[in-house]
Amino acid sequence: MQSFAVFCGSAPGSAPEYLAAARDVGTALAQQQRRLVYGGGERGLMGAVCSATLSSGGAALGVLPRIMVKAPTRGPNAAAGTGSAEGAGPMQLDNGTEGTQRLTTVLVPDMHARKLRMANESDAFLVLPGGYGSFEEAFEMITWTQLGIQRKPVVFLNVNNFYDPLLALVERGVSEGFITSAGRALITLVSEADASSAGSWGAAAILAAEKLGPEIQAAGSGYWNWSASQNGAKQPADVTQLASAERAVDVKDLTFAFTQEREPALVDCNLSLSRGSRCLLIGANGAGKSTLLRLLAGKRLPGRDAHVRVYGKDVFHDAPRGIVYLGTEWAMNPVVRGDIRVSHFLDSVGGFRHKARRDRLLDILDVDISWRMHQISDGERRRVQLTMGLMEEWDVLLLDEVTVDLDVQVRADLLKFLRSETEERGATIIYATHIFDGLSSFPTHILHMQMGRTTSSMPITWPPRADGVCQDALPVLDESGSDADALSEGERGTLLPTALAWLRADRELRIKTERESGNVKRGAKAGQVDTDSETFYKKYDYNN
Ligand SMILES: Nc1ncnc2c1ncn2[C@@H]1O[C@H](COP(=O)(O)OP(=O)(O)OP(=O)(O)O)[C@@H](O)[C@H]1O
Repeated sequence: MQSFAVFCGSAPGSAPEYLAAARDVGTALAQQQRRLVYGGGERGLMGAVCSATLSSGGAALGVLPRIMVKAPTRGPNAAAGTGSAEGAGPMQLDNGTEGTQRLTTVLVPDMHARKLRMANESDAFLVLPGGYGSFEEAFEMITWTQLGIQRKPVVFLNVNNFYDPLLALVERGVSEGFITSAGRALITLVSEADASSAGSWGAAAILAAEKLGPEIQAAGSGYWNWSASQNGAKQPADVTQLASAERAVDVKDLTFAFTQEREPALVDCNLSLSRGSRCLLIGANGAGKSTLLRLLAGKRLPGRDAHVRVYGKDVFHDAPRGIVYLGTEWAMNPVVRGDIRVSHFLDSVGGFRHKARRDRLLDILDVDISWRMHQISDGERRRVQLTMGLMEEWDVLLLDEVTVDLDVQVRADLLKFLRSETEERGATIIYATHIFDGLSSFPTHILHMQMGRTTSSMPITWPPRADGVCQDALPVLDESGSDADALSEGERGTLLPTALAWLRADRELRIKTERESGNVKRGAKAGQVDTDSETFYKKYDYNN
């Protein structure tokens, strides 16, 4: 288990043991190189867990409803929030200091989005003492596991025997026939005795979660299959949505060939993203990025068994709404280059229905609605395309190199807008590009595509996690300073050197593979390749 959500009070509690246990948990997570996922606040037990994780060198993800954010006075997120004593302040949102570089705080629209995000980002839930909010979060997670929406353990830390009454209530539920024994087995309590034998509350809780987790997995998939209707019976729409919302994008072992004669353009590709992710696809020309995006957009049809889901829905047979694909080919369409006013174009995609967003995008993309499409530059045409494409609220945005011809200011403003869409609405972005300038702080994940394959089963969290988890697929660090495909210490966590190292390794691999198969396809092929004119003149040039 790599990631642990901690639910706890935003008050410190009346006894010192509560704060001490919270620090214990934060420290143990860092020491055992597990990531903390928490409610994002800086007060009470919540703040104590996070501070302990960060000061012990660990990494944390805070998930905070926007309304709870106390407007920071400095740093890149100054004025990000509306202000509340409950939520995060400058410490959480200011990425300028050493510890906070290992803390990512995401802002979500509401409490439901917070719970969903915390659940999606975690393998298990640890519950410290707290109030109604902590009880509610813990019980919702237990309910989701009981119903089969997820299969993850919940561990209560019985500090000062705080949870004795709750355990008694659960046992009462069992004895009165409201909770099954299988349901009772979904939770566990760690006691003071467990804490002292494991060395700390945190160590005991991690141990308990790792013992209970596999048992819950082995016990089966819960009451219902939430992502598919069973025996033709339809699930209630809201419930299906909840379960499928766990993964915004889910591609498993996808193989795709354009024609039977050609080698597949995609082989065993995997991509799994939760709501609110911003994932960059990185790979050489021809690596398969556009093909993957087009399949996700439902523009190409793979084999029947292909698993390509957006919000749990098969993109080919049960097309979900809310997917927007923006690719370079749009600008090639003769209609788009004809004598048409931009205002007509915007009206044709319902600009009048989305006035607020339309006006915001017109400002960001600096578009003049009286432009005529045949009299504007490529970059200006691209801005019109983006204004049109982004106008209606989307859930998943697939961008294929459409920002290349934007000037740097418009590109920077657009990236800021896209980022806010993911943070405020939980929208998800997959973005294939070769231009990494100014992009380092944009993605939450990066995925390397190499000769039609994804090189890791999950996208890599970006910036790379300080604890090294999930980083196997990153280019290696070069200790000697001599390896061209490796990264120097200073380049770790920077996008361009990472991409460059990957692309160099890709080219080497391709050349090696071609050589081994005796079929070198690209490059000059010295001594082997004559052009048509060379062949002609060799034959007829009597000076030779
Ligand atoms: N319409 C097509 N018919 C046949 N093969 C195709 C077609 N489109 C792409 N391919 C092949 O599929 C492979 C992947 O192409 P794709 O366009 O997905 O690459 P990419 O990673 O997006 O590249 P780039 O960075 O150049 O945009 C390439 O080998 C390409 O030759």
